[in-house]
Amino acid sequence: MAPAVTRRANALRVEAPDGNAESGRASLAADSPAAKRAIDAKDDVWVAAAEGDASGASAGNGDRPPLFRTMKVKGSILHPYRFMILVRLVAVVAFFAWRLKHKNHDGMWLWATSMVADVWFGFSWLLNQLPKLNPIKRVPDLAALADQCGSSGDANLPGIDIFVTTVDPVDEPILYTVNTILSILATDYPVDKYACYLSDDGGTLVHYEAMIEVANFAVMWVPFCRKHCVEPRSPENYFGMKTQPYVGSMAGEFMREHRRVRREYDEFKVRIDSLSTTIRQRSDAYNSSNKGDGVRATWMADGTQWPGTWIEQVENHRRGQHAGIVQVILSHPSCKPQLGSPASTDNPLDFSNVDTRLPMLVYMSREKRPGYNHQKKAGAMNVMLRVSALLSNAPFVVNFDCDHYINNTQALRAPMCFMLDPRDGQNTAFVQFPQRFDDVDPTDRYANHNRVFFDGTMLSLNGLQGPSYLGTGTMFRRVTLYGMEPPRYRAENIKLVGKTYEFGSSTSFINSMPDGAIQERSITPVLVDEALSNDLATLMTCAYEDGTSWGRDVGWVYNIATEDVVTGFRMHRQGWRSMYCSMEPAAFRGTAPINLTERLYQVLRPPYPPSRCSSPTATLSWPAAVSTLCSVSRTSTCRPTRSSRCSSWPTTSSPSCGSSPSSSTSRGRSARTSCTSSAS
Ligand SMILES: O=c1ccn([C@@H]2O[C@H](COP(=O)(O)OP(=O)(O)O[C@H]3O[C@H](CO)[C@@H](O)[C@H](O)[C@H]3O)[C@@H](O)[C@H]2O)c(=O)[nH]1
Ligand SMILES: [Mn+2]
Repeated sequence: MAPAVTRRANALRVEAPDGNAESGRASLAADSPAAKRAIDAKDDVWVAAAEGDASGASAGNGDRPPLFRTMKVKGSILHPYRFMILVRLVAVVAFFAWRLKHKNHDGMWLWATSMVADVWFGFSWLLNQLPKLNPIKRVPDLAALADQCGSSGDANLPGIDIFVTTVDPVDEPILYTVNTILSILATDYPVDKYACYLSDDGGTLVHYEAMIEVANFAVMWVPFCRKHCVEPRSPENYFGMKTQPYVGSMAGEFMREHRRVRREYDEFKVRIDSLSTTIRQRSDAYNSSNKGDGVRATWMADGTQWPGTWIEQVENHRRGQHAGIVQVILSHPSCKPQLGSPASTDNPLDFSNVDTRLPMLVYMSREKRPGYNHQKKAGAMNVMLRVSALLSNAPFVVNFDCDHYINNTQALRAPMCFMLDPRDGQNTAFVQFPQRFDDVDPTDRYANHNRVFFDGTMLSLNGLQGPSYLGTGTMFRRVTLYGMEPPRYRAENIKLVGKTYEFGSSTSFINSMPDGAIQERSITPVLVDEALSNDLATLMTCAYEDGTSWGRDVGWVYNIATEDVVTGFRMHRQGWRSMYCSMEPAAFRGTAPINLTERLYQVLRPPYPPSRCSSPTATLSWPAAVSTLCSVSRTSTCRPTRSSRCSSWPTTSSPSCGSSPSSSTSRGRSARTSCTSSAS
């Protein structure tokens, strides 16, 4: 696996975003007049819309300033476009009239069939045009958000739970996942105001031990990023940039510290690369010393058997059949800054003026049992929603896939401009970012950039009720995921009595719901004792959702290939609105499929991976399918496959990470709770 990981690491390197990282970085501040001018000059399409454009300005909040600016397309561009729509509409209607007048009496059934097809195309064309009559762009005002937080600085920002999903350390290379997590741990948001959860649907020890390595490396990486304003904070992408312009204020120390951190990162990568070998060797040693009573178990560094999937899979320890696991790898930090230590002879890094606290980090893997439909990502997200409710219960939830990382450190602040806006904030269910990708070939032959969709259709929908939920790079208001409707989302209005049939039998979870609705509430640390471990175990069982509304009216929607779009539709149907948030540099970036097989696999979505399904019945995922199919028809060559979906289960072996991250951080204890849940 090691060479494979290194190969993928090379694929992960990117150039500085948009060629000019420095100007991008300047615009990042978004509050500097120069940055605004730069954006406006580039944007000769958009002009400021009249104030009060966002409907629903609520009385009583009028004294708070708006937190975003609304832009509309310049009249000189929009009016001719609207006129063109009208001309086409007239042409379409005239065409139908002509068709009706000129029936083909020799082949009526043919005529009728083609008529039905034409009507359908005409109707879908019309549906597509209507939102385009008034595209709207909303620009978050980070300076206004900072002002609103007042003298207390960031203290008034609400809590966020960040959910990352992964399944397989080979199909979804573990190096992407660790970089994603590092970019989250180092992002610019108050460290005691957010928590990061990794859901591992494979239940592998490699992922868990990789998270321990991440926590260890973050002790150096996070303060380094904070001190030198490093951007982006995914180390692979940062060190992979051709130029790394310095924007911090300590250029003198930077070169020395940069060299050291880079060396540590290279060593970190080697450890990640060799995790599977290390785990295998350790397990072989334990097994041959007969510690496992003849069972060929997979062993953790502390000499206990891993409750998840084993290298040599056996009953109760195989993919699709194992206990639920929750491990709090970094516990919630204190609310006071903790400065690091000054440079010394063995430590050239001077963190004496830098806050070294790290946010909460949780590894989890839900219970899997044969006979249950685990509902892929949607199922994993719903379990994370419940587990996080007992551990941090932040009023906002951010979701992205393990191959997307935070590219702009303001990415968590920007959606708050929409969520906390005095005009329509309280009715906003989610804020969607466009998906941007690294590694796309210059001709974009597989339509990965999907510009028409991300920079056209979504901005058009933004002028109506809001964009669709696109599965990654999204911030939610937690209560909307509980199926609450906008008028009664306030804590005091949530009626919980007799809700067991909707939310399941856990009273701890149901009792957590009113708190999860209070956006002023910050995260409070919890003690993971036996009672809490039992509660968590219950929430992760396969049987928990039986007979409840999960997957239908509560949480992510089940039994559909594009659970994301449908979950967003459900919220819109309830009356919530959504907002589209596009920023420069891109808030999140992901890794795009770079060959035809992977791209088709993504957009056609067979219900089973190709390795397990000989004749997949494809389910079309809109809208990428159409643009890809148009685009791939121009394709003649493919680059080599980056990830093999047909690869066998990774051979795991043993890690050298005996030391818990807490031993190297000053802030203490790593609470480790293994919740071994029983089968239904
Ligand atoms: O059993 C599963 C299967 C998938 N995933 C995770 O779900 C995410 C998306 O799955 P993937 O197979 O990579 O789908 P993509 O086509 O790459 O994802 C796009 O399309 C999905 C469905 O529309 C959305 O959910 C995603 O967010 C969006 O990026 C990944 O992080 C996976 O690790 C799980 O957690 N458990
Ligand atoms: Mn993916």
